[in-house]
Amino acid sequence: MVAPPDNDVIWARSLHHAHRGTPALVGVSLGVREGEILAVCGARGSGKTTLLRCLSGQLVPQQGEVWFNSSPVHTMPPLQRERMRRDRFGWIDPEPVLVPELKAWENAALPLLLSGVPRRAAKATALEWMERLDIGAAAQKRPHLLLRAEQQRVAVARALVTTPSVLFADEPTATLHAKDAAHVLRTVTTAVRSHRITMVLATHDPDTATVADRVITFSDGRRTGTATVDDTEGRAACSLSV
Ligand SMILES: Nc1ncnc2c1ncn2[C@@H]1O[C@H](COP(=O)(O)OP(=O)(O)OP(=O)(O)O)[C@@H](O)[C@H]1O
Repeated sequence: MVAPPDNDVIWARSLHHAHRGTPALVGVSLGVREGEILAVCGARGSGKTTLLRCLSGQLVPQQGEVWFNSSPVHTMPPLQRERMRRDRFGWIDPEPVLVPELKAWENAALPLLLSGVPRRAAKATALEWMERLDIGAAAQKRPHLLLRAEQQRVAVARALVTTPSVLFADEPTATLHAKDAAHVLRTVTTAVRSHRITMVLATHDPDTATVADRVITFSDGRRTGTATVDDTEGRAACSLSV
């Protein structure tokens, strides 16, 4: 095993993974630098979710290495991997999956409550994140009273409430209308940049990818390119792959 470069928070080498014979990752290598927003852009089914699940320790790749800082994730015992995920990573799904019986702030505070943070402190932290994400006014409501975009912002607050080192966002705005999607994306990226949180963003949408510092493109489980997003380069690179 070769240790990863020092300035990469996440580093993956030669990842291969297939789902019941369907190849999802074919020899993928990449590094994610501390504090950057990296977009993984590709068409539906190109392997983005599988990649994020491998990088975040949810799935152990069938071949290859994943490192978080100087720890090898691919060889970590399951309990240690779970702890790392809980303490250091945040995750946003395409659909907001909230606990219907809990108020919005309790949903946002859930990772803190589950790790034993006292209720009052967990509530204060959750409310701070909800304010940052423009969802503070909904704190006392239950999920069914919230619009889809509001529910997604509660899910974002839940992913950020532990101030993770790395936030993984899998198509976080794919199910929202364009205006709501832009708002959610803006609040997430502002929050991660102001807290120096590293973000890996999977998207099929070239416009969404332009919030990133760097875009890597994917097709049929393979990396097809990289671009720095300082103009329309990233959008163009992403368009080529979708
Ligand atoms: N649990 C599974 N069982 C079988 N095949 C799967 C499974 N998960 C993913 N696949 C297949 O693996 C390939 C990559 O899927 P993956 O979800 O990683 O891609 P994606 O780019 O995230 O797509 P999407 O945007 O639709 O989620 C696809 O061909 C998909 O059909």
